Parts: sequence; structure tokens; C-alpha cells
Amino acid sequence: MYHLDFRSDRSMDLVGIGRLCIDLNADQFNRPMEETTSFTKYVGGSPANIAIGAARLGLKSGFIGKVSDDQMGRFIQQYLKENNLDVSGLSLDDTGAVTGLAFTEIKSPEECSILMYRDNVADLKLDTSNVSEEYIRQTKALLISGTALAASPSREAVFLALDYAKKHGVVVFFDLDYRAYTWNNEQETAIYYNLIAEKCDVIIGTREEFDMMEQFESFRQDDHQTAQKWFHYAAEIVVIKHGEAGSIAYTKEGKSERSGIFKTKVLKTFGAGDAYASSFIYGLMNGWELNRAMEFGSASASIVISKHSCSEAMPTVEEIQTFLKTSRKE
Ligand SMILES: Nc1ncnc2c1ncn2[C@@H]1O[C@H](COP(=O)(O)OP(=O)(O)O)[C@@H](O)[C@H]1O
Ligand SMILES: O=C(O)C[C@@H](O)[C@H](O)C(=O)COP(=O)(O)O
Repeated sequence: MYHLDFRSDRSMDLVGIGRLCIDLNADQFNRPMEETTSFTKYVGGSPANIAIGAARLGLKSGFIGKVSDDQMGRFIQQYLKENNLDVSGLSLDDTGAVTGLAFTEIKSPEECSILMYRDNVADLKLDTSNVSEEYIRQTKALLISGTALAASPSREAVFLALDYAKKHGVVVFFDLDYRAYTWNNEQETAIYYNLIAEKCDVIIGTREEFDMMEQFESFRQDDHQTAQKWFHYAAEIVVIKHGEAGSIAYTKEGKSERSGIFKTKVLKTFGAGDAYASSFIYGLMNGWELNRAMEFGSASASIVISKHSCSEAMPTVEEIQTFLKTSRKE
């Protein structure tokens, strides 16, 4: 099957590190944002969505991140507390930085985009002094999200968190989460992504994100070649997501599983990956077979893309189980 050693003597299950932002999702959808007159505010940020999803599933979830010293930063902290996440790993920015805003445009269920306002954001001011070895030592798993590598000092904070995780036998998940607007260029992104991926136990990304990472290879790799590449390093599991075409996962032990999707009435497509990741991680942490964890992730993704938000829409175990009873995978 696969070998992931989630240590039972840890007080936390999953700690995320990286972006905490605000999603402002258009209230008037199926039209361009130019015609939108109001938005609904949710906590966002891919790693935050995944950590919230994990907490919604009952995992003891925490977060290492920096929030702005204003109403938005306090909204984020309050929401995480209300959703049973441990917030002792959060730090408050004192430089006047702001909270990143993700305006979402829902032109149609298939045509969604995100307009990011991320100048001088607090999340990228996370620094090594905000990363506690003791905090990381107490978790079973660490979730790294690629965008946290986009700028210093956040970049160095993530590398330090990864070193602490490896030192203390913490299983490391790397969700690639590539957002081009946050980076100077793809070459720089690939350099830092590769340095992190080489030490991670589970790597989750879309085909396009792996292509970006593997751009220095002499040829474009297929899914199997991608997985084999990372098995030469620390990876035990590599998951390649293919949107409506589902996902495929490979294990270092030579197993591979494909998962289809659950057709649903799609309101917006973003949030799929975060929902998939949180529920897939939940399955692995419960020792499930790969295909069962992937199915759980796919079901969670379908639930979230049928709703207006990402974080707020993250389902409970019961909601996913009910969904699975009434749905058929395609
Ligand atoms: N239109 C859809 N209908 C149902 N499930 C979907 C749809 N799009 C994505 N998913 C599910 O969500 C997973 C992640 O979506 P994907 O778009 O590949 O990643 P990301 O959201 O990170 O870009 C897919 O592997 C699939 O299981
Ligand atoms: O990650 C962000 O900064 C924006 C997210 O908060 C937003 O909900 C989103 O884009 C999630 O989509 P996904 O990462 O593709 O699942």
C-alpha cells in the first residue's frame, strides 16, 4: 500500500504553514466581475482552506502563519478559533502589512478566475522567528503550500519548518498550489519547489503544476515518470490531479490508483483542490487504502465546488458519507 509513519505520540494531527487570506466571492455570478456589485467574505488561502477542511473532518488542525494587525487579521484568527483550529502558531504582523484578497469571478461554472490583491501581504512576512520547533515537533503531519515560497522571509520560514519536520519524524505533505501572479518567473518557482519537493513524503499537484516544476527536465514527463522522479527522493505518494478527468496517485511501492469524479451542479470550480487535499489527507491519516482516500477527496471536491465558498463549504465526515451514498463516480 504505502508507508507513512504518523506518530501516535503527537498532540496535533495536521499543521499547515503559509497563506491566510480573505476570499471575496462574487454574489452575482454567471457574469464578469465588472458587473459584480457585492461580494461575500470568507477566510481563504489554499493552505488555510485545507487546514480548515481537516478540522471540519475532526482532525486536530493547527496553522503557522502571519496575519495583519487589523480587522481582517482578527476575522481570520476568530474564524480559525471558531472552527477548532489551534491558533497558537499564528503571529501578528507589526510592519503595517495587509491581508491578501482573492476576488473571485464566476463567469460560468466552467469559467472562474481569481483576481488577487497581494501587495505587501502579511502572510509572506512570516519569518524564521515565527516557526517554533516545539510546535512542529508535536504534530503528526505538516502541510506546505507552494505559494509560501514566493518571497522571503516566508520562504526561509518554510524551509526551516521543513527541516524541523524531518528532524522530528513529521510526515510532510506538499500541496503545489502554484499561483503565477505571486512569482517573478517560473524558473525561480521551479527552483524552490524542487528543493522542497525533494524532502516531502506526499506531493499533490495538478499536471500543469508538475510540468512547471519539471521544466528543467530534458523532456515533458507523463504522470508515471513524474511519480518515479519524486520516488528517487523522499516521496512515498505522488498525486496528480486532472480536474474533471479525476486524479491518479502512485506509491513508491509500485501501486497506482485512478479516481474518477462525482458529477455535481458546479457553481464554481475553485476550491476543488483544497477540498480534495483535506479529505485525502484525512483518509491517509486514518490508514485507508489509497483508492478510498482518493474517493473521499473527490467527493469533498464535488461538494465544495457546488457551493459558494471554499473554507465555509468544507464538509464534515457525515456530509461526505451521505454524499457518497447518493452519488455515483464517473
Ligand atoms: N468539474 C468537476 N466536477 C467534479 N469534480 C471535480 C471537478 N473539477 C475538479 N474535480 C475534483 O477535484 C479534484 C481537484 O481538482 P483540480 O482542478 O484538478 O485541482 P485544483 O483545484 O487544485 O486546480 C479533481 O481531481 C477532481 O477529483
Ligand atoms: O488560495 C488562495 O489565495 C485563494 C483561495 O482562497 C481560493 O479559495 C481558491 O482559489 C481555492 O481554489 P483551489 O486552491 O484551486 O482549490
